[in-house]
Amino acid sequence: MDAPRQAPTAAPKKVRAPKEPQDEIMRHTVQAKAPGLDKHHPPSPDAHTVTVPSMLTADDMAYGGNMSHKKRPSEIPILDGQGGPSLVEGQCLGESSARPNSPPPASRRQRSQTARIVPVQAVAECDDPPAPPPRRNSRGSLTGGTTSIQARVMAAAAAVVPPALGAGTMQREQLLPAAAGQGVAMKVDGHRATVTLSKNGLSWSYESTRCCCIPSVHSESVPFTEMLGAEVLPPLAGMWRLPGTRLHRLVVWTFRRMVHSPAAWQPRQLTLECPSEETLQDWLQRIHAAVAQQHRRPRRLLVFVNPFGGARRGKKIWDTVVRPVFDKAGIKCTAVETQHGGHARALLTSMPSDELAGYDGVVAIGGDGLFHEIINGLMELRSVATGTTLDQQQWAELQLHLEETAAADAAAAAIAGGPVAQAGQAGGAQPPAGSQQQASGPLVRGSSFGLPSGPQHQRRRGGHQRLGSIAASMRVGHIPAGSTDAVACTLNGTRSAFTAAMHIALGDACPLDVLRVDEADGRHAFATCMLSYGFMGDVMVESENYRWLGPLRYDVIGAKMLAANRSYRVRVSYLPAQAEQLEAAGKVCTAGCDLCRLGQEHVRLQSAFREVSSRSLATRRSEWVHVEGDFAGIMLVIMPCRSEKSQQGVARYGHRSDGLIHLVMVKKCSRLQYLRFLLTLSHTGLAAGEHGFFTVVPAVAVHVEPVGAKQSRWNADGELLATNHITAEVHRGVIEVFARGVEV
Ligand SMILES: Nc1ncnc2c1ncn2[C@@H]1O[C@H](COP(=O)(O)OP(=O)(O)OP(=O)(O)O)[C@@H](O)[C@H]1O
Repeated sequence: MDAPRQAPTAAPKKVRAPKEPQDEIMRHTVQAKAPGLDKHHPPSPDAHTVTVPSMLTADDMAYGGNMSHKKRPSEIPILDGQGGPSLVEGQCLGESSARPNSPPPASRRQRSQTARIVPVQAVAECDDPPAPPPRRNSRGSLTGGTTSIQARVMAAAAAVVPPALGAGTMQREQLLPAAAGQGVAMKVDGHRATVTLSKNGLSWSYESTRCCCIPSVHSESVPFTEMLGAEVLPPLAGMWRLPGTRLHRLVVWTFRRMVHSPAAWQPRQLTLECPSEETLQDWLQRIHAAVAQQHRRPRRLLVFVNPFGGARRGKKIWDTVVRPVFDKAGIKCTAVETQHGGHARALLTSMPSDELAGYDGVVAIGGDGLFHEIINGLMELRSVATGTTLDQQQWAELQLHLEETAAADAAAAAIAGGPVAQAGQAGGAQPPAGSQQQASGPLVRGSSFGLPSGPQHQRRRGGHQRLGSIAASMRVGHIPAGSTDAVACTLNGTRSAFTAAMHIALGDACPLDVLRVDEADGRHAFATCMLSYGFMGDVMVESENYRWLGPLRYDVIGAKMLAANRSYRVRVSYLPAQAEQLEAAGKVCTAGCDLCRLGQEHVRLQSAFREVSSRSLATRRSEWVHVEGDFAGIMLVIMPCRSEKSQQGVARYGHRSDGLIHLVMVKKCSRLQYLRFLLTLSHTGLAAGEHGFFTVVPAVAVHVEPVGAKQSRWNADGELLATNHITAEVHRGVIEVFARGVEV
């Protein structure tokens, strides 16, 4: 088959420099001189400072905000006007009207982290053979057009020293043209380049010249794992493009990492231009096939949108950011606009098992409250099936046991002449003398608390087994559209809705710890961020009356509560973490965190949810530590809880899945001391240990009983609990979320 007459770009003799801002080239050249010294890839995770950029900007408008969906409000899969909880099928990929827009102009700051520069010296030494004419392979693709730039690239690629990028490094390495073989001359985002489609993805190299004298070769790559999808577009028409000289276009939907905040991704519409439509169609098929092989990507999602969360941008974020991303990834969605608090939870728990089984995951577009609702709905289904909550009898036994051991501890301390564990000795991670003896008391020996074997649970279990295991296999995603968005900040390191949507569409998965809270009145709740009593509870109670202030309400009411300087008398009992659980103490949780990967073992195992309980409450009943006193605040922190207000996290060394509760006890103190505590929490985060008037203890279970008439309220992930007398126990990695941790 003859090569088409118009294929002049296949073997350019002279490569024109891409039009880039000069300072951009300078920056990258400097970067190339010191490979591995990129400050965004520090060698040790201990040195990491995880910051949460405030990002909910125009960049969040995925792939251009003027998507055609905006013009079709009738298709937005939101509730019907009747107010009933109808589920409406979302319109998804394949809609003929979903045409891509022209690529947004790359801003000066937007550079992919995969871009590499090879100093000119490495390039200049290679031989530059005369370029043979391009020819076609059996599939009709243009090949063999070894250009001068390609020869340079081949030699130069070997000289590239890759930075330590973690798990993705090898994959990107294999994408370099030198490793992948022959490339095809194309235009990539308007730059002439040699492009290769290897088994791992796309890679390309192009030459640029700075000030007419310092040429350098750039290499970039996009692995299939980072592609949403692709589409071939007809050539751009126009009187300056004569028929036959027009270039066909292949658009690849992906993202780029920002150099200064790699966790916050930006939409990227990669455009490859080439005169041969066959080549592009062939590549399109190969990209589709490779993307389809990513088996962890979701195919159907149930999406809840809270229209009143945060600045009331939930619906807009769904329309302009999330839906375009899901469309490009070919994900079918059922979107529900919540009508009232508790709506999402009620829908989940009342859904027939066959319907729930049709989804690969549930997504919350809202604040932490909506995410909390979804977790509670799923965990309720699981706990009913397994009976992993304390029933009334078990609660009574635990209560009796704790009262007896606390009294014995106090008596033993009095005999030994030591101080009784009161507020002020709150930090002792070691059980006080005497607690071991109490372990063998007859009442304790017969106790069954923590063992989910009650007849009530047995009865319930039969009918709910299937629902429980479906709920256990459900992944949960959070698209930030609330006031605090600590979940998204902790999981993704950013409040960018686009980034969160990409993590979901790419099928990222990591385990998350869940705190099970049993209340004295027989209710149960689940939390993933933080449970707080005292100051934070009071702020929550008050700020609900000031919702009209938006996110500002927390600051205003926080100042009011600081001035009030309240304290509450409580009895805290806790099971301290065991030595082997503290191995990773002092390590910041980031993407690829080893400790959290261990938590992965528990994910999807419905039995894991049950086992944890019996392991800690029932088998370690001799190890409870008791503290009683006046406290300004008690906090049970489960994950790092990063947010714009606490960029290092409330628990600096907390993890997504370490199986620990970071129990924070702040004694009654002066306003100034409490302000100091809040500043520590906000600036550096809290670390385990005694800190004068406050203590942080790693624990696995905590029991708190208010003593006295004056009481605060428990705030569980921003929602108020009905009762103040609680037992909380952490379940390691029992929920899987659409995330990979904070990329640094
Ligand atoms: N349509 C609705 N009307 C009123 N309340 C709702 C509605 N949908 C959900 N809710 C409830 O609103 C509460 C707060 O929602 P959400 O957490 O999404 O926003 P936020 O409180 O502003 O953000 P954050 O929790 O991050 O501070 C949740 O308890 C949720 O159950």
